[in-house]
Amino acid sequence: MSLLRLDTVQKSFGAVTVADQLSYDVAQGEALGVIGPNGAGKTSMFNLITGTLSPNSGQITFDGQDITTHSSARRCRAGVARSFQVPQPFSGMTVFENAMIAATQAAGLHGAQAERFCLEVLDQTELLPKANTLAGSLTLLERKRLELTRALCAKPRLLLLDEIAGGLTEAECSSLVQTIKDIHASGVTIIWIEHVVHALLAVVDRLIVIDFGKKIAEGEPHAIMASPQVQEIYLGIDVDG
Ligand SMILES: Nc1ncnc2c1ncn2[C@@H]1O[C@H](COP(=O)(O)OP(=O)(O)OP(=O)(O)O)[C@@H](O)[C@H]1O
Repeated sequence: MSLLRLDTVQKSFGAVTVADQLSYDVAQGEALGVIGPNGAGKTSMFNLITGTLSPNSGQITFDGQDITTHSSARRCRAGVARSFQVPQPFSGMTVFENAMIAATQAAGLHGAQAERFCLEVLDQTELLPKANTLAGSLTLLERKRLELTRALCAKPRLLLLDEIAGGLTEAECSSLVQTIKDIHASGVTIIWIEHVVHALLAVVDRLIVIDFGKKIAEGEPHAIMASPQVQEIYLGIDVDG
């Protein structure tokens, strides 16, 4: 069953088209990877799904409901959560306080129930030992883990990850990939935009490629990466050269 459907979604900023008749489905429980060159419109696609951007035309359906005109808050309450490419924690608050804001404001939990839930999520994201640390003093990996924590504290059914593996060492990247695999195994549907392709391929079931807002390829991840079209457009390799 399809959890999310984009149907001929179109969005332009003046002459720049960030979504060009974009259509695809994400099945319940699937992990979908998204790749494409810088500026292809990948983050804009997340903004369209979360509702911080409105499409010029087309339709977005979540769990069978047309959410195209729903507010971001309403989509969040329905179960759509995201991490940001540049982590955006409340730096002057602790890790636990950051988690509590998501659990209370996005998931609608209160008091002891919210606290218990945050501790469970922090355990899952391996940030429990840092619960009382100020978010502003975390390492890059910990800040990425806090992005995951805040998104998970919203109790998402659909988790959107925006380049969460960028800038990490190999060892850090592997440990984050394991956490994302565990989140996926717990039943959360994932769409993951990522330039660190080997991290992506360790998790996703299917890959789509976006260029100039258009879906140019879709399918089994290794087959997509090996296709001449993707090598040429995404990796800049001249297949005739
Ligand atoms: N609010 C906006 N107003 C005008 N132009 C915008 C706006 N948001 C994005 N753009 C432009 O749309 C294009 C696509 O941007 P977007 O961030 O979606 O790409 P991306 O594929 O996520 O890129 P990257 O891989 O570098 O993160 C870029 O040229 C960007 O400058």
